[in-house]
Parts: sequence; C-alpha cells; structure tokens
Amino acid sequence: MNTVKIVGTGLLGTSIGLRLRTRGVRVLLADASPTMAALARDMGAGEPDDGSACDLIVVAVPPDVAGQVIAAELRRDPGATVTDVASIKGLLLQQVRGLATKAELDRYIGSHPMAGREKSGAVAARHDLFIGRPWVVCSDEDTPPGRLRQVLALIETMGATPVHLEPDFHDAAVARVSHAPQVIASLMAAQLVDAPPEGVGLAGQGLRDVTRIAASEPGLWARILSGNAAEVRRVLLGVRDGLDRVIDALDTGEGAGADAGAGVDAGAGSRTLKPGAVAELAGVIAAGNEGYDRIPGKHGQAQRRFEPVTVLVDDSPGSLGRLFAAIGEIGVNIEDVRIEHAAGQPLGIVEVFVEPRVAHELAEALRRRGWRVPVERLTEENT
Ligand SMILES: NC(=O)C1=CN([C@@H]2O[C@H](COP(=O)(O)OP(=O)(O)OC[C@H]3O[C@@H](n4cnc5c(N)ncnc54)[C@H](O)[C@@H]3O)[C@@H](O)[C@H]2O)C=CC1
Ligand SMILES: O=C(O)C(=O)Cc1ccc(O)cc1
Repeated sequence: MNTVKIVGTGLLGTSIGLRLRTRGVRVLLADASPTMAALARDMGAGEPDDGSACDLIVVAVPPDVAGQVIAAELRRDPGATVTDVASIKGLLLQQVRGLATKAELDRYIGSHPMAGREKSGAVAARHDLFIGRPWVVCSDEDTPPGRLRQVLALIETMGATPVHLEPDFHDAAVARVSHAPQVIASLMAAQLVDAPPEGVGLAGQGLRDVTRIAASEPGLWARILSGNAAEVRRVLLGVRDGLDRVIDALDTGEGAGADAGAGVDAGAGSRTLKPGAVAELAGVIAAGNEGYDRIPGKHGQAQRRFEPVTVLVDDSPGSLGRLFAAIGEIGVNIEDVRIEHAAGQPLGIVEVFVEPRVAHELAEALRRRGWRVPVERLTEENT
C-alpha cells in the first residue's frame, strides 16, 4: 500500500487515516465538506487529495450516499481498488451494481469494521479504534485475489480481524448485534426524558450499560436503519413478542394498560399476577442469560463470567493505583474494571472482575491489607 485515498473524513475515515499515517502510508483526504477534510488533515490523518492515482480508495461516507460515491471513485481512478466501511452491505452492493460496469465491479469489495463510537466526526477519531475488532469483508468468487489482498492488508494495518461474509448474512447479523440494539437503547433512554430528576439521579451502571449508544448521532442512524429496514424490523418484531409476553405477565388488573379483570384476585389494592406469570418473567430473564453468554468475550473467546470483587476506595489521587498494585502483589489478574462514584460521598466503588475461583481469596487478601471490601455474594464457584 503506497497511496490510500479516504473519501469521507468523519469518525471512521479519519481513524483509518490516522492509523495508516502511523505506518508511513501516503493518505489523501477528500470530503464533501472542505472544512471536514481540513480538520482531518490538521489532526494528522493525511494530506489534501491532489487527484493522484491510488492503490486503494476507502469510502467512509454515510450509507445512503455511499453507492454513488463508490461508483464515482471506480470511474475516476481506473487502477484503484475501492472499498467502503458502511454499516449496510446488501442494499449498497445492489446500488453499486446498478451504477458500475462489470469491469469496475471487479475492483469493488465492500467491507464493514465492527467498531465505532457513539460520537461522529473527525474530532472523535482514534488511530486504535479497530484494534482487535472484527472487520467484515464481502468478497465473492469473482473478486480478483490481488484486490482482496489489498483490502486484507488495510484490515491488518488497522489491527482488526477479517471476517468473510455474504452481504445478506451480514445485514441479518448486524440487525441483531448492532442495529436493533441501537433502537432499544434509544427507546429506553427516551423513557428518561420526562422522568423527575431525583428519580434519574438514582441511575446506576445497569442503565448506563443499556443506554450508552443512545448518545449516537440521529442522522447517521436514521440512514443505517432505513438501509437495513427489513432485517431490523424482523428482530424488533421478535423483541415486540417478548415485550408483549412480559407486559401480559405483569398485568395485575390495575394501573396503566391493565386488562380489565386480568388478576386472579382483582379486588381493591390487589397486585396478584396471573398463574404462570412469575415463570414467564423468570423465563425471559433466563433466555437473556442464555443469549448474553453467547456474546464473545475478551480476545474473541467465548464469553466467560468473571466475578466482581467490590472495593470502596477514597476518591483521592493515587487510590486506584495503590489498589491495582495491591492486587498485582496478591498475584491476581484483573480481567475487567468498573468504577462508580458513591452518591454524595467522596468514595469510589470499584468492581474488579476476576476469575470466579480466585474472587473469595482476593477479597480476603485485600481485607487483610486494610482495604474496604464489603462481604461478597456467595456463588457456587467462589465458595
Ligand atoms: N459511527 C460508527 O460507529 C460506525 C460507522 N460506520 C459507517 O462508516 C460510515 C461513516 O460513518 P462516520 O464516520 O461515523 O460518519 P461521520 O458523520 O463522522 O463522517 C461522514 C463524513 O462523510 C462526509 N460526506 C457526506 N457525504 C459525502 C459525499 N457525498 N462525498 C464525500 N464526503 C461526504 C461528511 O461530510 C462527513 O465528514 C457510514 O457509512 C457508517 O455506516 C461503520 C462502523 C461504525
Ligand atoms: O459502540 C459500539 O458498541 C458499536 O457497536 C459501534 C458500531 C456502530 C455502527 C457500526 O456499523 C458498527 C459498530
């Protein structure tokens, strides 16, 4: 890879440019907005496009305009391989097929890095955005091997792992793992709009986990959802079935949306659920446990459940460093960390995630060293 052009210098394009520059690749930057291209240049992602011929062109524009931009780049630079990073693949390939010649199509390979942020634009770009993440490649049997090698070289330079998928399989998969979750996060967060501030103030890590991506850019996501409408709709219909079952199970015959006379004993003040309702609720949570366990964990391995050991630390400089050093001396590997601040107190609540078999031992060792470790939850594995 000698010269790579990036068209669309927002979050994705600028992140790719930054990483390519660390490897000494010449990067040309183009954007419909000259200001955005100048910003990416100022951040060190490359130099302004001077029209030179390129080995590889990466189209990183919003999905609804990606088809036209890909076709225009294929035509303009007859030697270049063209790839894109759009979040949808089936509809886009269909559009490019309608706009490009057969010879041009041989130079196009769609791709999609499964990494991003809830912020848009060059200012949010990071050179390490793609490290360790899957990067979908939609080549087919007609793709010339030399062209495929160029796209694979880009992915390798980004530190990502190539995953070869058909466009339709990709779209069905991302509807489930990315697009529908975005809708659910947004709908849940929207429930907070009218909530009283004292109530929202009780929010903890659970709500943050479920709603982090609700901060995403509305314009981009409206385009992504429209471009994968059928598959996203299919997943959401499944979610709606589940929601209907939960809503029905929670029906006590009183309050908002209750079915008249649904409760077994719908007398005044009754909160009785229908027979079978509790099992239905437990079943929903259990199915969630099962699905959650299928999410790949650290380094792409099967998800492993780590045990949290909770430690209360002073909200003061150096506290975290001392805690981590102590855990290192005890000889336990920290798998993950989560930090919350205790409401109204100068106290940090640190959850250190470790292998379940060492959790109890770590808690004891920390207590012996004077750390404040509340009594841990007893599980089969740590007793
Ligand atoms: N944001 C994310 O987390 C992820 C986004 N993607 C995909 O990457 C692509 C880019 O997304 P972001 O970088 O987040 O968007 P962004 O909004 O940060 O950047 C898009 C850039 O494209 C430029 N642009 C728009 N129309 C153009 C045109 N016709 N010609 C040239 N430039 C044009 C805009 O001026 C903007 O600078 C999208 O297709 C998106 O689906 C893929 C993975 C993750
Ligand atoms: O932030 C996250 O967890 C994401 O999943 C980001 C993301 C957003 C859009 C994509 O097409 C791919 C990845």
